[in-house]
Amino acid sequence: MVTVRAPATSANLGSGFDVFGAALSRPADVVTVEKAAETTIEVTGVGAQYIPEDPEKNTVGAVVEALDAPARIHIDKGVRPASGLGSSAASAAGAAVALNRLYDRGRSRKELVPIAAEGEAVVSGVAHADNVAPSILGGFTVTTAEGTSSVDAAIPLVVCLPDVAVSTRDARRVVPESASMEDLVETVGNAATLAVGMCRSDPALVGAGMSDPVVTPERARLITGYDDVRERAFGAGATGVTVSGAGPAVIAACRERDRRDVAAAMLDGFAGAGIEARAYQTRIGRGTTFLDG
Ligand SMILES: Nc1ncnc2c1ncn2[C@@H]1O[C@H](COP(=O)(O)OP(=O)(O)OP(=O)(O)O)[C@@H](O)[C@H]1O
Ligand SMILES: N[C@@H](CCO)C(=O)O
Repeated sequence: MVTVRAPATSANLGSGFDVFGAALSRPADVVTVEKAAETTIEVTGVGAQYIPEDPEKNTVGAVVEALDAPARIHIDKGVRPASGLGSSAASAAGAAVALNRLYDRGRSRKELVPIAAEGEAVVSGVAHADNVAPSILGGFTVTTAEGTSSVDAAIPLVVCLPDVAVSTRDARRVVPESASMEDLVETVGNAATLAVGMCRSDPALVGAGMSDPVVTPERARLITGYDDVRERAFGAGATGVTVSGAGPAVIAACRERDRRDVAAAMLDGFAGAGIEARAYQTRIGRGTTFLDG
């Protein structure tokens, strides 16, 4: 039996649509796998009632297929589904790392990224790897068609998750099909600033690079209260605020000393819109870890 802890992640970070990702120190899924003749999946924890246990429909089923590793799988969800916190990816990432060890498949962490991404295709129609990469590797990740680069970064974060669901599939429908040259230049500048900030563990630079003029404004419209949450977070000291993944979670970068105030301000913003929310005071963290030595 193998048990792993697979972290939540935040994709895009504003300027890095479908490219940037970050592992969060909390929350996380716990995935346990045991060899079996046929694959069965049991799901418990946050939002378990919305998650299919049929291997054809659960993200871990595609990982079992890719590694040819049938197993009895238990997923204890700490990451709520349809959150923008890489819920479906955390399970797939955890399953990939755990099954690789259980069956001694010998794949490196980087080789497991495209395998886990197959699970994302099951739920969103696209095998995007920007959530599974940080959940497997940890840190800040840059994923392109050529592979993933990662760097550890010490950046305090707040993610505020409103009590509403937005599916990635729906949120991809509002993404514009094209962008102007002006928007392209602004996005490249922001993305480069953010990447330098990650390499220097500098919350001011990371925050300055977290905005995007193309995708985020469209997605923000799907999140009631977003503008107020953003404004209040900046008022409490956030250095940058954007939609986490496909939403509805909102993510803020900040300095350690401001993290508690930023979390309270974001909760107030959603409360003002009549929406209950939960705030996680978190940071960029490690990738999937083994819990059983
Ligand atoms: N193991 C799993 N964990 C969570 N959701 C799963 C899993 N397997 C299948 N799903 C389905 O995936 C959907 C949630 O995935 P979706 O990509 O929309 O949200 P997310 O992973 O929280 O968001 P994001 O990718 O924006 O961070 C739900 O419909 C859920 O039933
Ligand atoms: N990059 C993907 C991540 C979804 O979690 C998107 O924004 O649609």
